[in-house]
Amino acid sequence: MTELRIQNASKRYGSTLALNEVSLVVPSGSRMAIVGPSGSGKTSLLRLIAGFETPDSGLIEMGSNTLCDGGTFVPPHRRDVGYVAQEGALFPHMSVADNVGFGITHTPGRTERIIELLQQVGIPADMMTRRPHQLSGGQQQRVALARAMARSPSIMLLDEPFSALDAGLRDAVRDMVGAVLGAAGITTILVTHDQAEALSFADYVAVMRDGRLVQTGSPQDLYLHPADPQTARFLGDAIILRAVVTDGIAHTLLGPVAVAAKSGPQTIMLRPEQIRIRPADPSPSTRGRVVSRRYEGAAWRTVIEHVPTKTGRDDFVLETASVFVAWVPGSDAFPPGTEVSIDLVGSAHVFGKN
Ligand SMILES: Nc1ncnc2c1ncn2[C@@H]1O[C@H](COP(=O)(O)OP(=O)(O)OP(=O)(O)O)[C@@H](O)[C@H]1O
Repeated sequence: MTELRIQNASKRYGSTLALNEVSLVVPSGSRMAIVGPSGSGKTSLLRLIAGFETPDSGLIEMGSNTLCDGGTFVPPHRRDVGYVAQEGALFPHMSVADNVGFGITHTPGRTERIIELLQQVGIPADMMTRRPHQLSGGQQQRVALARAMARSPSIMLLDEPFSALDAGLRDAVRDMVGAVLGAAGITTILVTHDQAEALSFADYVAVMRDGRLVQTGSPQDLYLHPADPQTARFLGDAIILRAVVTDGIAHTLLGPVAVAAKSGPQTIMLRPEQIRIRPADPSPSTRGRVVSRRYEGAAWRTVIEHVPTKTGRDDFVLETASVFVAWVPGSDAFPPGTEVSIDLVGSAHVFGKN
């Protein structure tokens, strides 16, 4: 069990400031996902932790050891860190057993250790003599994990290891990797582009943008209480609205919704699952029209356009919020063109200080 601490780490490549004063604590035995748009600095951060790069400034500590500061630099092979890259990067000319055994010294019990590691990741012993090209993509990634675990690292770094796998396999391999690392108590950092993967895999999520860490928290906290609209959109569909708050109720283009905020003008966020639609009825209600929908099994991802009414207020419109997404149960039929009445459920998130 090992905690990782990064303090004010910066890294510049020529004119690009890839990491700008990044500070992060990954608690011992936890799983942290680092997400952010392309070029935001995720891989640079992972490479600093692995020791493949040196920070220009800042401090990295693992448990009671300093990995780097102004004067100290522990090289990668002394860091007690495992690394699994996007495509596994197995040695193509070596068998599965030799790949996994690469970092294990030739002592009695070595073969048993290789078999045990392969068993942990669900690879049967009769695949030991195969070469990587004789394995499926998912099997290759599992062997790569077994190889990274061979030296019993305290920290595992996963650099988009599931991104080359197709959707079904991806979920299964991710769950298996999470279970294996969790059972071994290994502190894990996963870099991913995929917000759904980050939210489902991790105990903590860190969001990066332009080399900075913009927010860290539990998946639920980040999804429901993002720091700013950009982070909100990055983590899923978000409906961002202007509101006027009175007595704990935000009045918005889409109707009233509860908020925990002081009275006055605010910017609020709803998630699509907070929108309920029903066939338009004659009573006064917020109205919309279905623009398009996509079937996703349990639910339709439904795009709705707000339909202004005489009593409505246009000044609540913020950016594209008059067109928004709702999740509609798969059994309900609201084809494009349907006029609907809209209700908001739960409470909205308020950006900024209240
Ligand atoms: N070795 C390098 N030389 C020059 N620039 C680099 C180098 N490595 C990274 N960069 C730059 O640093 C910035 C951050 O890159 P990094 O790979 O860390 O981002 P990322 O968030 O992992 O992106 P992606 O999701 O596309 O992999 C980018 O602008 C990138 O072009």
